[in-house]
Amino acid sequence: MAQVLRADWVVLDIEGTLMATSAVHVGLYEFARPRLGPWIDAHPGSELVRSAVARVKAEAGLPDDAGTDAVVAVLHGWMDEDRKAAPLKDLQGEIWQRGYASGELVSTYFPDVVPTLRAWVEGGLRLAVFSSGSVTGQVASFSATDHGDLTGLFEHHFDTVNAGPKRERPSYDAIRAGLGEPEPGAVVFCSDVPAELDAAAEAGWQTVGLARAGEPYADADFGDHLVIGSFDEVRIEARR
Ligand SMILES: CSCCC(=O)C(=O)COP(=O)(O)O
Ligand SMILES: [Mg+2]
Repeated sequence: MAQVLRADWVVLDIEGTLMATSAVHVGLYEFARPRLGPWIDAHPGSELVRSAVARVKAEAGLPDDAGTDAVVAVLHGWMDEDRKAAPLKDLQGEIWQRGYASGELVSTYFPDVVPTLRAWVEGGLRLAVFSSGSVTGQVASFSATDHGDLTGLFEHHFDTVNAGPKRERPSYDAIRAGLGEPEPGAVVFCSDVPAELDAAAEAGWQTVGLARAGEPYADADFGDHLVIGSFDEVRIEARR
């Protein structure tokens, strides 16, 4: 018997929740890896690129006059350790946006995801995304999927820049403000990472942990959070 939750909003993590971790770490990261240097060199006038490069140098302790190769070496190291650093995410997001627009990238989700999201929206729930991937990358990834363009399902997108770190409670308060201040208990956050769920619960949100078979957090301790192996194991219904 599926557990029933009632809410106005469902806020969704991407990696490990909607999309396999391998699709991000192999598919998307490996698409971005060889393109980072050429992208930086091809966009010297871009404010996003200038700012990202400056932040990489500052965070990595590189001198101001460090070249693209040194910056790319730092970025590759961050990808190897899956560091969700905002300047890396900004650059990846722009590269992925190009890849999705050209047809080189197409998003694929866990089989239960798209039918569930569509049913939730048809049932009156409102959806938003909170991911470490930049908003640009998020929107691009939903625009070209094996189920077509899914961008219309989501009313808001949040990342670590416009909301804050995913494991800290104030980020969830900021998101709730961005949603128009619904009651905290009227928002459900779905994620595969227990520490993210802890922060959302601290903010008063309902939480659903995704322990999907084969994913990095499948055997994690989810504490008191509701835990499911797929969205087929929960019913979330609109309160209205
Ligand atoms: C196309 S969005 C890419 C997702 C990404 O870059 C990432 O790091 C995912 O992290 P999440 O917070 O969704 O687990
Ligand atoms: Mg995740």
